[in-house]
Amino acid sequence: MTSGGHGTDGVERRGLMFVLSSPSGAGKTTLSRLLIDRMSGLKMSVSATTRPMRPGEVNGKDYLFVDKPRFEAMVKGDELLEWATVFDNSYGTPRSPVEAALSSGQDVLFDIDWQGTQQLREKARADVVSVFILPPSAADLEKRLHSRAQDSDEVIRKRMSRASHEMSHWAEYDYIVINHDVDEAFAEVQSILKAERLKRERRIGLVGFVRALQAQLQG
Ligand SMILES: Nc1nc2c(ncn2[C@@H]2O[C@H](COP(=O)(O)OP(=O)(O)O)[C@@H](O)[C@H]2O)c(=O)[nH]1
Ligand SMILES: Nc1ncnc2c1ncn2[C@@H]1O[C@H](COP(=O)(O)OP(=O)(O)O)[C@@H](O)[C@H]1O
Repeated sequence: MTSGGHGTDGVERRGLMFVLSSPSGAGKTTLSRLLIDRMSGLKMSVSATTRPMRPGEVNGKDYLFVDKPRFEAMVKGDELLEWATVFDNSYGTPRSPVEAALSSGQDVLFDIDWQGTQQLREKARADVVSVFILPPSAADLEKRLHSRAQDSDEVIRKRMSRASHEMSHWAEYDYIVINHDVDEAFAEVQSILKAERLKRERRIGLVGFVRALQAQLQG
């Protein structure tokens, strides 16, 4: 699915699909925004959803807010790379922006649930790097859901009661980050991305680079 871009050291590299998942309120959105702001060569995948827009959300930036018939048409038309039902709403990843970003050499960041992560892994195992974010405690998770002040008490109750089920998928992920402090959690997630970008098998330009180095040494 991916073709090459260039790493910061100029060696051609396969793009990767960087996935953050967590129970609602653990901090994925916060960490995703920091990553997009502070890491170059990383593009956010904007999901389509049938859930209502929250105050402050921007259509086309936070999500593509669509109605149910439009979402169904996207599924039927094979426009989604993966999709799932979460909290009674449908969420899915539009395929073409992801393919365009990867083929222009960018990495893509996904804020998707465990069901979507499984589907991406089935499609492109070698290119998927997945991180599960855990809250430090249930009390912190509830506090964060309330402090976000964007969902009703009823919605928050639903999200809290789903948290344990969401969390049961932690062991399917490559990395686990506990989000005590935002700056520390961000530094950890950033380190994962930096290290994964250096993985030998992704650096498709290394053979040529090393041959050129050897030629210089012999010449
Ligand atoms: N499979 C899948 N899950 C998604 C997608 N977009 C968002 N989600 C997940 O849907 C869940 C609910 O998201 P949202 O309503 O924004 O609530 P939040 O997680 O509390 O911010 C989260 O677990 C997201 O990671 C998507 O395109 N595909
Ligand atoms: N380490 C943290 N300490 C305290 N509050 C946090 C931390 N990380 C995120 N938050 C806050 O918790 C709330 C939920 O975070 P958010 O990133 O929206 O979670 P998610 O996208 O996983 O649902 C937000 O109000 C956010 O500012």
